[in-house]
Amino acid sequence: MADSAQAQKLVYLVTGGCGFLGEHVVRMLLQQEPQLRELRIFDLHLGPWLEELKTGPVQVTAIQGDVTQAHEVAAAVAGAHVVIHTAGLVDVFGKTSPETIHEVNVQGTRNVIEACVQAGTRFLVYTSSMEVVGPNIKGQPFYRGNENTPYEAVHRHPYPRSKALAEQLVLEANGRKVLGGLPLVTCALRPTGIYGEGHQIMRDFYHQGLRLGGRLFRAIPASVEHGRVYVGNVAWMHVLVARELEHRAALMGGQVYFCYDNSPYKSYEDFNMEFLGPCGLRLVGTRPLLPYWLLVFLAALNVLLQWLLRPLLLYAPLLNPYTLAMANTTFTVSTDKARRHFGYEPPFSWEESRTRTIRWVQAMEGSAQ
Ligand SMILES: NC(=O)c1ccc[n+]([C@@H]2O[C@H](COP(=O)([O-])OP(=O)(O)OC[C@H]3O[C@@H](n4cnc5c(N)ncnc54)[C@H](O)[C@@H]3O)[C@@H](O)[C@H]2O)c1
Ligand SMILES: C[C@@H](CO)CCC[C@@H](C)[C@H]1CC[C@H]2[C@@H]3[C@H](O)C=C4C[C@@H](O)CC[C@]4(C)[C@H]3CC[C@]12C
Repeated sequence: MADSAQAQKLVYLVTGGCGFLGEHVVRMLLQQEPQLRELRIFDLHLGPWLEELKTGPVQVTAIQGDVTQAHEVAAAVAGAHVVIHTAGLVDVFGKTSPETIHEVNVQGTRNVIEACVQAGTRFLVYTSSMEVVGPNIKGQPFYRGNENTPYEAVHRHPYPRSKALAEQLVLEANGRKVLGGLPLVTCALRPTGIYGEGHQIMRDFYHQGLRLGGRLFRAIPASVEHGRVYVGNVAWMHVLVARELEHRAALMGGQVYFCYDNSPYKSYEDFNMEFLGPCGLRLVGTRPLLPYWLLVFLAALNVLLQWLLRPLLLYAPLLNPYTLAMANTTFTVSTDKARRHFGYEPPFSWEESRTRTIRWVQAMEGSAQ
């Protein structure tokens, strides 16, 4: 942390601050960053919950804006000391065009970097993704790997491709001279599948289970591990990195860190049942109920239906070839790089993360309880 003379002096900008992760980062900053003077929250869609934050000691400035618009980004960044760039288009279901995903995730990130350079903002934390690494299209397992584990990263899908390109831009920008002549310090955080309060896909599975009479049907073998990390821990890692970048620039600048905690290694479906089970849902089958070839067929059929129906409606089911490959390929991380480099320890234990997530599911309208 900077010395006490700097207390309450810093201006932070969080892009995508009204998203699932962004909201947790915003709330964590307000709770845990004593140097904060102003917190700017930049998002395409501002949430009504922002109003309640405006009564505290930190100035909270909500900015409705689009990262693809360079001038809007530049105006938001001007005068900020730190930028946490979480804004992104997360779409693996074919809801948006590849061009739009690229525009938001890659050009949007380029705009953020250029705005930092022009404004003299020195610290940039980027929310990357595990998908920058994999799973790859060959379905090769990444078993408890770390930041140095060799893995053939091949991206065909627009979302991981855009995240990989954006991450590369951020890392390459490390060391660029910003206005005033000092170097930009950047770093990329790679969460695995984030879960916790506000997780839309968990919500979707819950409602699907309710519609199916309290049951979900196993589609993925229990032996396939999928990495998951609690949103509060991911948010804390962002806050800590933002704070430590100044003091450990030589060590942390241009680095990537997986976001990790003590969440157990499980299959995607078994992991979800940790929360959905206590909320009254049941996962039917100890083994997948449908043969894999049939899932592949159904996933391909969904792509065809999406294409055929596109002129009439948006058909974007959870199952498609990409999501099937994601769920069906082991991808888990085991690393302590964040602890070694900047003293990260997950503030939320697995028990607490689980309890908080269960409470959130239970509070949802139409609970099975
Ligand atoms: N959810 C996960 O499991 C996960 C895992 C790894 C990485 N990530 C990354 O974390 C970040 C946040 O993801 P999330 O799950 O909170 O998604 P989210 O969709 O809930 O949040 C993204 C936010 O970005 C905003 N946004 C989108 N387009 C924008 C634009 N053009 N201009 C300004 N704001 C825009 C959205 O309005 C939203 O509030 C993303 O960069 C994503 O790639 C997410
Ligand atoms: C075959 C289905 C039977 O139940 C299960 C489909 C599950 C998929 C919808 C999800 C499996 C893995 C998820 C992704 C993963 O957790 C990591 C991600 C990285 C992040 O950057 C964005 C979200 C996501 C792509 C996430 C999306 C949903 C899955 C593909």
